[in-house]
Order: sequence, then C-alpha cells, then structure tokens
Amino acid sequence: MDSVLVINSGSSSVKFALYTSATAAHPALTALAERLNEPGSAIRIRGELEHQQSLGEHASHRSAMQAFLQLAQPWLGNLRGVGHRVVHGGERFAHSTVIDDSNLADLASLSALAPLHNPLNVQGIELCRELFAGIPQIAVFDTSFHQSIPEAAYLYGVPYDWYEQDAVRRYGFHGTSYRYVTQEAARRLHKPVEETNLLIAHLGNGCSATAVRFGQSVDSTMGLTPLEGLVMGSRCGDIDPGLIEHMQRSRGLTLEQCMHELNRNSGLKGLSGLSNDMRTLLQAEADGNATARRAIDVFCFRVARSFAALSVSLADIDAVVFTGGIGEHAAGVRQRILAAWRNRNFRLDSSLNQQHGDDQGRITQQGSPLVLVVPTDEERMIALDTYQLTEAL
Ligand SMILES: Nc1ncnc2c1ncn2[C@@H]1O[C@H](COP(=O)(O)OP(=O)(O)O)[C@@H](O)[C@H]1O
Ligand SMILES: CC(=O)OP(=O)(O)O
Ligand SMILES: [Mg+2]
Repeated sequence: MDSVLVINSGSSSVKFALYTSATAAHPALTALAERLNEPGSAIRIRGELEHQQSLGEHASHRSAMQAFLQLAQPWLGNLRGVGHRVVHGGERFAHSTVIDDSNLADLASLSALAPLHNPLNVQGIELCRELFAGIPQIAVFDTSFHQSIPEAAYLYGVPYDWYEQDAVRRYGFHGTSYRYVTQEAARRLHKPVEETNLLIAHLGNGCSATAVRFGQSVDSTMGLTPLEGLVMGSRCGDIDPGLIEHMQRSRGLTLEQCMHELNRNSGLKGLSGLSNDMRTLLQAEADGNATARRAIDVFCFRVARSFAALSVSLADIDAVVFTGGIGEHAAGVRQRILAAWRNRNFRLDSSLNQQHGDDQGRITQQGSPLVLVVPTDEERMIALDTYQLTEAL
C-alpha cells in the first residue's frame, strides 16, 4: 500500500497527482481539470495514462473529480492515503492533519471564510471517504505556512476582541505553494532555506503575494478570507469596506448580493466584462479590445504595488519570484508588473522572459535585481505530508 492520491481544488481548476512512492521523482499520473464553471471545461491526464476530454460547458468540481476517479481507477487500488488541499485552516488547524469524524465538522465550520474553496475541499474529502473507505484522508492547509506572520502584520486595525473572540486576523493563503516555491528558489540560489529572502507572487485564478524572510512567511496580501489583496480572476482584492454600504444604498443590493459580486463577478472578469481567464484577456487585448487592456493594467499595477508594500519586511531581497498559472506562463504580464514597479530598476532579459526563464528560472539580465519564474508544485508538498502523516497509522 504505497500510493498517495492528491486532490488540489482551486477556484477554477482541480489538479490531481498519483504518487507510487514518497521518493518517486515524478508522479505516475497527473491531471488538470480546468475552466471549471466556465465555458470549455476540460480534463487532461498525463503520465502512465495520456488522455484528454471535454467536460462540457460549465462543469463542476465534483464532476471533474468523478471523471478523474473513473479514468484513473486502475491506478487507485493500492492507496495508502489521499491528500487534500484545504484552503482555510483557521487557527484550529496550524498543521497538516488526518481528517476523522470529529475534525471534519470543525473543518466544515470554516467554509464561510473561504466560500469559493472550503466547501469544495470538504466535498472532495467526503467523496473520497465514501469511495475509499478506511483509507486515511489528510488535509493540507493553505494557511499553515503563514502561521509565522508576526502580530503586527496579522492584526487588523479593528477592536482587539474581534481577534480574541472571532479570530479576525490575516491568515494568508496559497501557503502550500509558497512553501514549495521557497524551498525550490533556495535550492536554485544555492542558499539554505533559513537564509533565503524572497518576494513571491502566486498568480493563478486566485492571486496573492508574500514576503519570505529567512525562509518563513512574514506578510501576505490575502487576509481573513481569500478575497483581500491583489485583483484576481473574479475577486476584487483590496477595496474600501465603505464601498459595500455605498453599493447597498445606491443599487439596493443585499449584503449577500454584494459579497457574491465581489467574489464572483469582480477582478479581471468584472473589469473586462469578458472573462476571468488571463489567456482570453491577452488574446482580446491583442485583437484591440480596450477593456481587456484596462483590466490587465489594473491587475499588473496592483501586483507591483503589493510587492513594494511587502518589501518593507525584508532587509535584503534575494529574488522576486513568479508562480501560478499566470505567473508561470504569461511573459507579458510579468514584464508589465516589473515595469509598473518604478523605483526598482529591473532589467528584464526579454528572450529569457519569453521562454519563462533559464535553467535557474532567471528572466533578468546579469546585474539586475534578480527575478525568477518557479513553477509551483502544491501536489508534491501535499503528497509528502500525506506520506509522513500516514507512516505511523
Ligand atoms: N498560458 C497562459 N497564459 C496566461 N495565463 C494563463 C496561462 N495558463 C493559465 N493561465 C492563467 O492561470 C489561471 C489558472 O491558474 P492556476 O494557478 O492553475 O489556477 P487556480 O487558481 O485555479 O489554482 C487561469 O485562469 C489563467 O488566467
Ligand atoms: C486561495 C486561492 O485563492 O486559491 P486558488 O488560487 O486556487 O483559487
Ligand atoms: Mg491554485
């Protein structure tokens, strides 16, 4: 029994990986189901099975999971555990945890704090508990890596008893990605992780940026929920909270309607009126669409502004690092973010940027402040935690 299945539900995608041992260099299978809840949903499986199929229009996360589990069935007979990405762990779950009946309810109670994610994460755990009865289910939290953020950075300027009684604080998300990228960047820089200082932007459908000091998270743009910070695919990021009251009054929206708009119809999607997907917007911009251009400009400016703000926590910056679907694949977006950050003199190597970095991931010229592209691998981190936590079971 030495295989581990990993399920990573993002807001627009589900990624799967099947590892056959803790030391395997590569998973036997990987799969990406993407454009979920949008037109053109599809799944692609790679590795020992090569397969690609449409999931129809607006496929749900659940149907993507069912499609994968059916196609991958011959590989799922030898499972030692299933590792799940869970976005919000609150203060209750500081570390990766084996999920049982008692803590599943605690986990479900966090759903309101990550409405686009936690309900799907819990759904995935419940589905796997049904399908793989008796096989341990492990939750690996986005929030864990950010537990090192100091009080001055995690407290909001609100009554202190909101923190004490209602756990209102900055949590930070995408932590499993930051944990991987920090280790990988340190390796590429030939530095011990504990001596590595980075500014990392994880730009996917959800987007955030983090300051890493001596290998630990010390500040991050996402907050109590994954709505704060950068402009995202469909989420607004930072706004004046007064805007909510204003829109309630001027449009007669309920609080629920406002929150729905801010989570699902804002960000790139709301600004462009076209799509939450950067690929679609870059194509539209190339075809002369001015609203797509405007949305991308706002997106890039806000990343640069957040990098600059996060930099106050770092005496030295070994590298600025891009990761996530946009960070890894959209050279033009990286270029515009660095150009918008006017008080740091980045000198991009445009051909390295076009090829998403040299062997090290570098996209800047020698002598410039260093910028790297480091593809994330949340699945590997989740698999390693799953192997570790199932060892003693
Ligand atoms: N080749 C590409 N060029 C530009 N953007 C891309 C490309 N591939 C993916 N993306 C962007 O990345 C997003 C998905 O990022 P990812 O990190 O995989 O998503 P999730 O946040 O769901 O985990 C897409 O919504 C799209 O905006
Ligand atoms: C926390 C978050 O926003 O995750 P994702 O980018 O996968 O939607
Ligand atoms: Mg993701």
